[in-house]
Amino acid sequence: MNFADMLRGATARNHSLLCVGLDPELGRFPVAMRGNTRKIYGFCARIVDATADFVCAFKLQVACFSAYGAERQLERLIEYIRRTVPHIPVILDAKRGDIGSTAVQYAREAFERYDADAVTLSPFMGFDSIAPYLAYPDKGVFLLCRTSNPGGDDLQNQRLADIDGQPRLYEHIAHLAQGPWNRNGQLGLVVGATYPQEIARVRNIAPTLPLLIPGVGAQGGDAAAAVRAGLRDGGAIIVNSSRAILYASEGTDFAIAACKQAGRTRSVLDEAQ
Ligand SMILES: O=c1ccn([C@@H]2O[C@H](COP(=O)(O)O)[C@@H](O)[C@H]2O)c(=O)[nH]1
Repeated sequence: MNFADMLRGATARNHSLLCVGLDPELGRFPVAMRGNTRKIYGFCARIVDATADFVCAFKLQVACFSAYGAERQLERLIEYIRRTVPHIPVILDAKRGDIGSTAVQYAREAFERYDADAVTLSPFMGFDSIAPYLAYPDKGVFLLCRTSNPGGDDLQNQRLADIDGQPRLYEHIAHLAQGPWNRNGQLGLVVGATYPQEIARVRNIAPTLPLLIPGVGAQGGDAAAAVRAGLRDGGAIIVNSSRAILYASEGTDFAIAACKQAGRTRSVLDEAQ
């Protein structure tokens, strides 16, 4: 089954637009696990168990594993998701971007080593840096477009003077992803919940692409506004929340607290539809 079909199935089955982000930070772990690198897998697996009925996807942040030398735990966690909730798609948040020959290796890492269903990429180096990922026809590829951080303005909001209509860079990325770059229909876009007006602009340019929307919860983005701006018939959205769910409690009740927070967030997203 391809990524788009998997996402559609999980969204319908769990009545959910919510993606729980698995961003392990040792210093924020429950007190009994805090600072223990070997607990990364166990902590994340508990979160998966607690939230799987509330999500349309899980997003795993590569740096939060590799920074601790925990790539093997990342592999095991994806295997665990596959085994226990095989209908939930796995998005590897890697934000890769490199020349084609190196991108071949990054694509192999994402889709063969980790067996992710989709990956995030920076489009900065152009189409040939994206193409190797499109050689995996069942996989999804999300291009950074209008990111949730304030510094996203520095480049993404610049106007492109030599293109008709002088679009902003993020608008041009949306245009490329909806059209000429989307050769096999695998592309989606990352747009931050912190900028709902820009989500609406991206949606107008890219009516059918899935939008991965981080920035609710810890970053303060307006979840309901993001849904209103981004959700269309035939244009899916995946709204990510990581820290607000993972670290809802630092006690032994962390999984219960994560479950409650995921349920509340799903409801907010649901009511905005
Ligand atoms: O524009 C972007 C792109 C990616 N992210 C990632 O999403 C999560 C957000 O975590 P929270 O704890 O919910 O703030 C994290 O993995 C980021 O790397 C983003 O925030 N913004």
